Amino acid sequence: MDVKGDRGNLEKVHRVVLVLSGKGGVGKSTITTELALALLHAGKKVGVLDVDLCGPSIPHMLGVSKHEVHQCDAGWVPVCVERLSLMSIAFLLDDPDDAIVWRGPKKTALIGQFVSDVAWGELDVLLVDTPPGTSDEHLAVLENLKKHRVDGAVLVTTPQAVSTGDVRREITFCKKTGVKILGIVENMSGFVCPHCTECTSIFSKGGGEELAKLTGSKFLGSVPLDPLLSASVEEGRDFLQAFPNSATYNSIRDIADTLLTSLEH
Ligand SMILES: Nc1ncnc2c1ncn2[C@@H]1O[C@H](COP(=O)(O)OP(=O)(O)OP(=O)(O)O)[C@@H](O)[C@H]1O
Repeated sequence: MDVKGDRGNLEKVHRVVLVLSGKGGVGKSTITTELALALLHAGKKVGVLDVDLCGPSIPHMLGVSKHEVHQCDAGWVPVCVERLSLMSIAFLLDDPDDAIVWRGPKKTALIGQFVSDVAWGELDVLLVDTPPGTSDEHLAVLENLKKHRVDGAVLVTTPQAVSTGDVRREITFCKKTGVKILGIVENMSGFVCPHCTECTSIFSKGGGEELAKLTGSKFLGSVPLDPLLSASVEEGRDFLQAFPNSATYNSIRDIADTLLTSLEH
């Protein structure tokens, strides 16, 4: 008997969403983490698959970097953070700070295993955090996920033109590979003063929204550069639980709500 069913371990995963960014450091993993927590607080069953093999930062951001994963008959058992399930390459390394110096085929094989061999159980949404850019890893993720289903991608950019130019390439990648673009998130959009909580546009603003208009994609919303958010992810604390009255909290919750609505249609 095939205990995993036709769609394997993703049989009971209702929605699969990729999180992409054109370049590194724009806050893709931070946005993935906060979206996952926002969906969790909205009562959803959420999983996160961290396939950013060279920079797996989500276990640290969720405060579980010292955890180990175990095997069961159906595959790897993801690490649970509250009710959130997480699988990351970081859990398989002896030293999470070790650099992964692997050639493409080895990375591709591991991604294949990641996609098919994690015992997720029932999930409303699985967020897949990918490496920056468009690489062999992305194609491997898609090839493996497409045996199941990909509901779409969320693209993360900073407001500056150089980042949005990179996201334009991600958009082309999605179009060529047939992945629906669920929307664009503009991260680090203005700076929240830790003293007076006023938000100032220290760099340009609105690049993500502009890009969404230009490319006919949905704009999911913007998240400011907030020192309290970076401190929370650095310390592995749930920002949404710690600062529920902040403007940053509201912006993340609104993005999560808009994403859920997009996924329902
Ligand atoms: N909105 C924000 N406010 C404050 N700090 C942020 C915000 N977004 C991201 N950061 C900080 O920026 C740094 C980079 O974020 P993150 O690791 O999420 O980027 P990334 O795009 O996933 O990078 P890479 O793909 O290269 O791993 C982190 O230190 C994170 O705390």
